[in-house]
Amino acid sequence: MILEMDCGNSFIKWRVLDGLKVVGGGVVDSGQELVAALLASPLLHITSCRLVSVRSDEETASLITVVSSRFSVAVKCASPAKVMAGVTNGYEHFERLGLDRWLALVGAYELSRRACLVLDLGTAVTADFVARDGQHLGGFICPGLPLMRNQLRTHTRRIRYDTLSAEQALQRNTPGRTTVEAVERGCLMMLRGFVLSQLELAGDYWGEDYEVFLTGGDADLVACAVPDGRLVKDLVFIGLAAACPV
Ligand SMILES: Nc1ncnc2c1ncn2[C@@H]1O[C@H](COP(=O)(O)OP(=O)(O)O)[C@@H](O)[C@H]1O
Ligand SMILES: CC(C)(COP(=O)(O)O)[C@@H](O)C(=O)NCCC(=O)O
Ligand SMILES: [K+]
Repeated sequence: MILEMDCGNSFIKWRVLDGLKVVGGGVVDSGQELVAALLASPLLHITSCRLVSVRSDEETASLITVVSSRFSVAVKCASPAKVMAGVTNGYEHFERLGLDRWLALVGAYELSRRACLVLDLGTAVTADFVARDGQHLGGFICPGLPLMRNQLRTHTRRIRYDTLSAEQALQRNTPGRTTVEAVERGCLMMLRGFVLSQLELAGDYWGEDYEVFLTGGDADLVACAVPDGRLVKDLVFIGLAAACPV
């Protein structure tokens, strides 16, 4: 069984594949928590491992050590590439494009083989444009929902609320009548506005002839703004399989 990990700035997403079948998975804060989750699932027998990380080299190395020593497996790590699986990296310095963005757009192009717009909503929100011939045109980065709300909380005196009321506030999108509603709904509208701007730009490039992919922990929150979008939570893992075949 293959253990796959996507180490973002906030969370580690993981899953276990038995052949093509997903037999386990979850979202954890740390390598220790991942090891604990795996040990608590005796039916999962890890024989190899691959990962992508946007964390520092030190953090990534220590995660690799934790996993490889606990399960005695070699860990393959995705690395930057100029060209992969028919996609050409569009950054001036290809190695500086976030690896999660790179793998998500490689995964999207593999699924569609058409022009695509890839939106990844996590700690940061990213948009990437890939033309029909596989040329990556570049993209955009802005703060994601957790960063937006934390900036308001830490740089104002009177915006304070708890996580539970934040979740409840997002159940409707009428103008907020409490601070938590006003902030949560306001930040969500910023995200949806960002998404709509990306759709407009994609339309300018490609008319209707493109596909939109949504991924990342907060993708569900903007899915209603993209009726024809494909919500593919494991997009990075699809690219990871191309980057690190076993
Ligand atoms: N099961 C979950 N655990 C943690 N966060 C989640 C979960 N489901 C959705 N989220 C949302 O996902 C966001 C983080 O997205 P993610 O793509 O994991 O970020 P990153 O890749 O930057 O670590 C959080 O803001 C949170 O709102
Ligand atoms: C843009 C990101 C911070 C997104 O990270 P995430 O929200 O997935 O944790 C990450 O892809 C990154 O560090 N990129 C390097 C800078 C760049 O892509 O230009
Ligand atoms: K992201």
